[in-house]
Amino acid sequence: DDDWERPNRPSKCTYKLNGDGLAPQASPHIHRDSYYRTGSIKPNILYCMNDSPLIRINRITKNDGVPCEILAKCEFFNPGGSVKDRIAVRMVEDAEERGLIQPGWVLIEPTSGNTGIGIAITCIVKGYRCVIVISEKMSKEKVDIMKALGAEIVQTPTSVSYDAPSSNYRMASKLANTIPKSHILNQFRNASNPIAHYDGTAEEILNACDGKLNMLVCSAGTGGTLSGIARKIKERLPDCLIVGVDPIGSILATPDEVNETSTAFYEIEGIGDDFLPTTLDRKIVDKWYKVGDKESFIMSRRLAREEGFLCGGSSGAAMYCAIKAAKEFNLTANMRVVVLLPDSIRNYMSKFLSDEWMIARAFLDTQTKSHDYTWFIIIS
Ligand SMILES: N[C@@H](CCSC[C@H](N)C(=O)O)C(=O)O
Repeated sequence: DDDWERPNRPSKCTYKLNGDGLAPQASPHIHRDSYYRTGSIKPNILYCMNDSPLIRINRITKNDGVPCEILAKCEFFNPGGSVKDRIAVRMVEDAEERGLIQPGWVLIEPTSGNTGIGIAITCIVKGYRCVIVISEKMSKEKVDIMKALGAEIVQTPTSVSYDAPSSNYRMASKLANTIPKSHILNQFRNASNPIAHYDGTAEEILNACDGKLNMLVCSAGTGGTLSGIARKIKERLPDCLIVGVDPIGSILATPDEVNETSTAFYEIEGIGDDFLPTTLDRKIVDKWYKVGDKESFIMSRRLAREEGFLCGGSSGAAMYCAIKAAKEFNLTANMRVVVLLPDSIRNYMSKFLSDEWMIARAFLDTQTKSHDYTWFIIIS
């Protein structure tokens, strides 16, 4: 953990992290009003990294017999295709304000891709060089997008623990210690990550819901999205249930016993981990659900087929758990759930969108290939 603290460059961060969670103080610059103004000409692409739509789920709730309203916070509408755009711009601007970086410097980040895409876009607009350290597990689509954005890519092996010398976290540290004028934003420890959601995403949800919200369902990777949104919601609506989503194979959920198959390989990208990031406040979650690859990818495909949503595997995981939680907590017709859908299907064209990829992993059988429906229409 301490590997992140570079003695020659002490942090000027004024936000304090509480070991297992965020300290209560909010950002000193809570509202960048111009970022949140709608209907205006945007000075650059960074001003579009917010204000995602909240869209009602219609067919999946009906088909699965869920009486309550489920609203999806559709983060795949962000310019980089994910919720991570929000933290990318916030971490960079907070670091600039603290005098930690200035244009021309090199920003290095260990990432499963989406934060990297957001940082690469931010680097273009602001004039930084971008070096991304990413595990080979992650999709070629994400790597190609970051290359298109001018990022330099360092790939690390898939099956190594976070503290192994060849992990992307350690590799990022090594690079930072050799590249002059470089800085790791470090989404896993950076308070600007959850605070971006405390100030932004949570406000958007609460404004749209006008005080009516019974349950929030959100997956965790760094935990910044879940912790930042949940903290603001609990302050305003203390009775709102917070549901966390963690893949089978990860260790983020509580109680620890639910992580019995910890550190097994899972295919879902961008959520879960084999260590507890400082940006995750596990205690703010009322109930965690563990979720597997197959049900997540099948639900992602259903989101496309039944709702017209083109989103990624972690969105399927969150939606699957939202349906499960709505049933288990007996949410009735007058109740409301918000589920956060983190990223776009664009990242996974060669993965769960491909029937061959799904069949090879036994996530799909040949009887239920996605194109069968088309053939059925042609034949009949
Ligand atoms: N280890 C996880 C990802 C951790 S969260 C990182 C974040 N989503 C990003 O975009 O960098 C995994 O296995 O995907």
